[in-house]
Amino acid sequence: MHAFIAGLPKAELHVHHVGSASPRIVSELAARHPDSKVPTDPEALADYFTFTDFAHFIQVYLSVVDLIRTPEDVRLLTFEVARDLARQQVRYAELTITPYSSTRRGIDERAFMEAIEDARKAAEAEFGTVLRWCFDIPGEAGLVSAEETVRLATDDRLRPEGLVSFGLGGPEVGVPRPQFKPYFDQAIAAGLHSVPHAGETTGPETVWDAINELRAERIGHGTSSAQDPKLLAHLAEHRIALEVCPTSNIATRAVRTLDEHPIKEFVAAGVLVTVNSDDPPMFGTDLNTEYAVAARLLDLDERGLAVLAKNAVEAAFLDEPGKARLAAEIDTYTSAWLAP
Ligand SMILES: O=C(O)c1cccc(C(=O)CC[C@H]2O[C@@H](n3cnc4c(=O)[nH]cnc43)[C@H](O)[C@@H]2O)c1
Ligand SMILES: [Zn+2]
Repeated sequence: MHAFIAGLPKAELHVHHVGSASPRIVSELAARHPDSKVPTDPEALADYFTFTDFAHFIQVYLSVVDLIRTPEDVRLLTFEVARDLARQQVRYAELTITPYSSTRRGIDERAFMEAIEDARKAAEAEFGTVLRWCFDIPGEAGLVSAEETVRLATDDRLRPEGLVSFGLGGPEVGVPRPQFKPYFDQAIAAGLHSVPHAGETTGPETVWDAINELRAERIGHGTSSAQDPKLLAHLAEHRIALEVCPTSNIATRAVRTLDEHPIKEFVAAGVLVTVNSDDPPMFGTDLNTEYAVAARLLDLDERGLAVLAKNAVEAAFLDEPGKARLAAEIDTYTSAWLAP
């Protein structure tokens, strides 16, 4: 099963830019900025990436954000993340980027956009992996961060070609979703898809807010949706996909154990479930591992895993010919694997 997953062509829809910095990338960035408190030795880093709760996770996350100080750091991170995705046969990835965190730390906004775009094009040429961006508001940083994020996402002189969606991340407790409605309205009017995190660390009412106020087309996590049968039915009926990240939910203590993860309930309710890695090195995982976890929790064989991979293609903000090509590649791979 592991070998099947390793070779399976995949799409990753919920993975954070900075949260994808592997020990290899962290070491390279830390060597450039030796005053950083982020450890570079992989064992110490694994310890550093052990979280007591969600707030602790965000604190550590921001210390890694502090390692990215120049456009060249941004380019290196983006290109190397693409390399790590390509090694897992990820053909298409929507990377969640928080431009506000970088521009407020002094990186020039135009140089930031050029760095991610340059890395995107180079990665597609070298690895064949197609990258697209989701710009997210770090909600806890307040409405100023929302204002700035939507400006960076919609100003024609800045907006990068690879940008497809608009998100909302960070802690949910004390950060009500409805206050971000005007910014999502503006992003949607500019042609971006709405993909807020919701129901990761708060209840199903946050997911309803994401749908009703922010017009979410997919939900980041949505874990607590399982507590509300009407919500599950709504998600299923409207094909609003959940971006499920099982290991992340354990690492941030949003869910107690993998066996208690509600992914099975989502599938039983007919919700379009996609499996994703969120902040893979920080959670000691990668997309292949998340597929293996899902296979165990959902009791999937190879055909079931191929369906999961095709769910991500269906939910992706990729054009129809691109979707058809990737879905066909998944089918061809699976048939060849199962052929006698
Ligand atoms: O950049 C700042 O200065 C800043 C100030 C206050 C608050 C924040 C944040 O809350 C940043 C949060 C950061 O976390 C990212 N992220 C990564 N994984 C997850 C997740 O599973 N759930 C929610 N957020 C996540 C998110 O993209 C933000 O960039 C920043
Ligand atoms: Zn996330």
